[in-house]
Amino acid sequence: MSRSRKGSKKASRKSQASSKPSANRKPVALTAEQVSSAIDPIELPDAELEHLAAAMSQRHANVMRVRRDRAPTFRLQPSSSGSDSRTDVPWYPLAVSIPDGFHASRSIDFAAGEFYLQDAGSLLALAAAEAHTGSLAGQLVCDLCAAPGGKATGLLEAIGDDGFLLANEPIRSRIAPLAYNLSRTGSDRYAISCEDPDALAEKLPGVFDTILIDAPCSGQALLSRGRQSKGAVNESMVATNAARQQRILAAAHLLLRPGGTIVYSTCTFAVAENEDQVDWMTRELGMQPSPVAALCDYQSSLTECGYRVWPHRDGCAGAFAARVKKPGDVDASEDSVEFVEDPWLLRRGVLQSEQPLDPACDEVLQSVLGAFPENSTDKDSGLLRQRDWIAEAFCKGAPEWVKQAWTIGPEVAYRTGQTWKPSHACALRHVDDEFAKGAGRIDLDDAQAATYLSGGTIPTDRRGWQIVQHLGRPLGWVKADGRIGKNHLPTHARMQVSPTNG
Ligand SMILES: C[S@@+](CC[C@H](N)C(=O)[O-])C[C@H]1O[C@@H](n2cnc3c(N)ncnc32)[C@H](O)[C@@H]1O
Repeated sequence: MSRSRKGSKKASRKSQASSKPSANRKPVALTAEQVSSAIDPIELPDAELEHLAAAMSQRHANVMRVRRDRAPTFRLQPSSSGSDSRTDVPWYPLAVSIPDGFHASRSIDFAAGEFYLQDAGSLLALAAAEAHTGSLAGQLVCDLCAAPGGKATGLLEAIGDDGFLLANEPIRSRIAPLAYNLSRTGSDRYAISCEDPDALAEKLPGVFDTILIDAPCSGQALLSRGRQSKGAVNESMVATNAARQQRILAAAHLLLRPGGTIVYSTCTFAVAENEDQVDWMTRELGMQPSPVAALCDYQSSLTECGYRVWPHRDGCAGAFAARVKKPGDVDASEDSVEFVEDPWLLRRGVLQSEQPLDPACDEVLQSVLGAFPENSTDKDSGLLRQRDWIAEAFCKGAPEWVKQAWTIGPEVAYRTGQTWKPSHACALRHVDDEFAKGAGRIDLDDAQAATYLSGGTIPTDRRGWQIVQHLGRPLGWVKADGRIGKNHLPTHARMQVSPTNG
């Protein structure tokens, strides 16, 4: 097995763990005075400051952000879980709270990608981007600080079948969980880059319609999860973060096309990292405030286009989000985007390294993706690539610029030893006219799905690579020999389904 694959497993395991409340970390408590100076110059009555200080050291349960394409029919399986799928996060209608007694992260629904688990505060940024309304459909979107992908997955769902997401994360060790989480959406309309924002802006100036900057910050809202120390409220920590945020925002401004939108968010309370950054964008970058009418109940007293949710008022860890626009006409530059139109470019082809596709890889791809046309010749400009024994393939209509900024794409196959196997991400990918046509599909009932998710085999008289699915939702691969299907679920995706869930 290649080194990169080992690395990705380790990192992906971490990402699963981080989506659950961190039970072994102790919350860090602040006094009302410390809180007051952290949020200065925002003034709150003394009694409210006490409440805020207490709520900042209290753990808030995650909520389930329901996958957008499934939201209209979302109902937890099995039906005994008791959820009526109501909206529980006032600022984000696609989220529901976890019903009592339901072990969300140990459910078949979770494995099937039905929802993403996150703090309700994280959803403020998606609300500011209006990711739940359909207004991002078809857009070119960049998530500039994307790992581990809590918001990027929401953006990917929001751009639909015609948009494209570049999820950028400069810290390489954080890329694997990001890739895993993006693949869980079933969409292939993304690429991942690993660039410093300045370097990315040099490669892709003026490209994006919308950019999310969920900035690295002092993380004061993470105190309750024990994921930040008291140092989070130190002035020097806040100042260092504010300076870095400004550099990222300046790069984002260059990446944005005229008329495009920046959504800026943090999980901290310090004004220097929040409202002051909005002020700086309007003064120094010429950005215009772009208020979000639906968030008026959460408007910051210091800026017309910035919003806050608070631990003591809103039952979450707390967050800030703001929306600004670049002056200009968004339609004016639309024609400058070139798209890859030939879907076969995405199935065949080579590779930045100019090496031909390994025939063994080709064979697996043909067996799981379907037959290729005999006369497919366009290998040189293809967007299918072998990288460190991993093959990736982009969707039809990926923008041409992807070739300049692409570090990781949607994975379709990988090699262990001398054998090529289809990737987990490839099983989860939406089925379209061309994709995953060659693979058979086996329907599993609840008990079989639980066995499969824990690593067990599946009885079947089929042969070859098969995608197993539960209620039509793909869970992963088995390789069948006419008697059983051997489990090919990656270790990091395995789980013991909780018996109390049904
Ligand atoms: C708050 S986290 C993003 C969380 C993510 N948006 C989500 O919802 O899961 C900030 C991310 O920014 C990354 N980062 C650190 N320095 C950065 C820089 N100079 N430019 C862009 N991103 C940076 C961090 O590695 C981290 O993954």
